[in-house]
Amino acid sequence: MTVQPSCSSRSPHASPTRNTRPEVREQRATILIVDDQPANIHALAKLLKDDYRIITATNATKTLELAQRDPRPDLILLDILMPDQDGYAICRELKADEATHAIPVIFVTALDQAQDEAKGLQLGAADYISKPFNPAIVRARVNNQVSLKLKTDLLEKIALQDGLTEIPNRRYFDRKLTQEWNRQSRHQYPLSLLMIDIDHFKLYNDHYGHGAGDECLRRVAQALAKVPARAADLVARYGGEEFVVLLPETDANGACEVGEQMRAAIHALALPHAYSPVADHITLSIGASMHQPQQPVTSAEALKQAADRALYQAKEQGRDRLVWRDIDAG
Ligand SMILES: Nc1nc2c(ncn2[C@@H]2O[C@H](COP(=O)(O)OP(=O)(O)OP(=O)(O)O)[C@@H](O)[C@H]2O)c(=O)[nH]1
Repeated sequence: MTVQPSCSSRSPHASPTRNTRPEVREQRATILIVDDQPANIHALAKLLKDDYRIITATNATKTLELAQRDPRPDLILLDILMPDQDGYAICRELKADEATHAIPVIFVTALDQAQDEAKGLQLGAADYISKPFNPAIVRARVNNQVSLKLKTDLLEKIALQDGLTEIPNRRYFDRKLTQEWNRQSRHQYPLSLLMIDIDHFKLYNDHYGHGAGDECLRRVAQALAKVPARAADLVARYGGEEFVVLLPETDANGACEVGEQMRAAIHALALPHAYSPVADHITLSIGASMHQPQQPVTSAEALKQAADRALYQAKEQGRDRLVWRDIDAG
């Protein structure tokens, strides 16, 4: 069944931040110092505050909360002997959580036996510093770990961004789709997906040349990426002249509204396509679908397939349009 939900507004979670992207932050690196003794925190903070942004925690709960909150720390200096939950247990939790496992941890502790250090490193800590510490050595070790972390972030950003259009690539999209699928299953909210294809792009390439085709892809990508309003929305290049949009906490009406805004944005760009049988400028076909909490749990793959089938129908029905399709339409 093909239905066309009306385009009314989305549920009210609007955020001023635009379009989730693989990001490397420009400002100073952040270090989270964890110790139950404020005097110890103070000593480390004094040592590092000129070069880094410092945040602090004195217990496990606060540590995990700060580690998961954006902007996430680039390094955690972690005491081991603490009253509620020791540093080893905190490190284990950090390393088990997808959101925090990449944050390097340095244990800074009074425990100075070889087996204590071995245990910390086996848990995934990047380094181990025994107290009393030498300030110059602490600075150097912190600096080494932060440099490594920033380089890793940069490589990750390159690996997850499309080189031509500078928006997230398919690998990043697939990762986010899995994350959002798991999150919506836990929190029971609708998850919508748009598959977008530029109409008659082969004819564009054939007549204007591949360089002009590349420029067209860049301009379309940048215009699409500007449309969604919420931080969790994601516009990615799926491959070739195909784009994909992931809209968490967005129902059918909201998804159609975003899709129509995207079609309107590309119409407004008015990129000439004299050889298109559809219009004298570049147009889009869009397939849309949604999974909602009341539906029997299917799979993220089924959501993608439904949007893809809807896109196929949009092409069949004459292009330059959005077609909605239910996820379980089969
Ligand atoms: N310039 C450029 N062209 C690309 C790129 N990736 C894919 N293409 C071209 O996109 C075109 C896609 O053609 P088709 O899949 O036949 O689709 P279409 O011509 O848009 O036709 P419909 O989708 O049916 O409207 C091919 O000519 C590809 O070479 C790219 O990175 N740069």
